Amino acid sequence: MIGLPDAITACLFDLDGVLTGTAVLHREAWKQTFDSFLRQRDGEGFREFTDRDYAEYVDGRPRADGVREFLRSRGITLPEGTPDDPPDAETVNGVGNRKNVLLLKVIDERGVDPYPGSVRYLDAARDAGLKIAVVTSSANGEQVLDVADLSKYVQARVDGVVIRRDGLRGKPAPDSFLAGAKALGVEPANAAVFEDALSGVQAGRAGAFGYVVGVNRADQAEQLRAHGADVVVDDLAELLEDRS
Ligand SMILES: O=P(O)(O)OC[C@H]1O[C@@H](O)[C@H](O)[C@@H](O)[C@@H]1O
Repeated sequence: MIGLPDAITACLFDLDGVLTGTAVLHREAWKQTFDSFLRQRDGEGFREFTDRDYAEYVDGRPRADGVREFLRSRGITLPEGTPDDPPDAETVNGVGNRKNVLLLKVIDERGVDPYPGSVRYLDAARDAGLKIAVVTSSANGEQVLDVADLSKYVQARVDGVVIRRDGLRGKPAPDSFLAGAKALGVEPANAAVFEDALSGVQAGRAGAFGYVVGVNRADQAEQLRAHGADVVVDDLAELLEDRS
């Protein structure tokens, strides 16, 4: 009925790209940030930040991890700085906060749309008595859930603020999903992870969760499987289809 193995009693949903269309907004804000950083550093001949860079180094990871991983891929090291660095600081956190200014602006301008299929799935999961948590690396998780009117479904939230506060390792480490399962009082074997990011399905596999659903929003079904998805869907509503 809900497309999950019988042992599953809880759902751990990633947010951006799984429940809401905000993954695209993150990707755009990162591209603008990194392209202007690289242009300033290397001049007009700079090598652009690509969708592949986003998928491989940034998507799904906490803000500062994304900056550090991408810059490392280009052989660039910046001082770490601190999370409250101003957006113009030439530090890992400064670059991340530059992106956050752009992200908040675009969220404000365009709003946040939940995927209709995901809302249907949340309704079905709640009706089936499953416990529900949102596990997102985004420090804007609470705001995005509120704006999208999804907070009412969520019994526990592990977001970028909690990850930093509790010193959890970011995805692809399983820590944030393990914290989500713990907050719901379930064993990982009884929880399903829903993820659109390669780092996220990897975290699901690393935590030995009962089921990992890859949500294919960026034409990367094969990579999602290779990184740990047990099943890949284009939309969560596909899981509700009668397969008998
Ligand atoms: O910068 P934020 O809002 O804390 O988000 C951190 C990360 O959160 C993830 O959900 C996104 O997939 C990433 O693109 C983003 O970088």
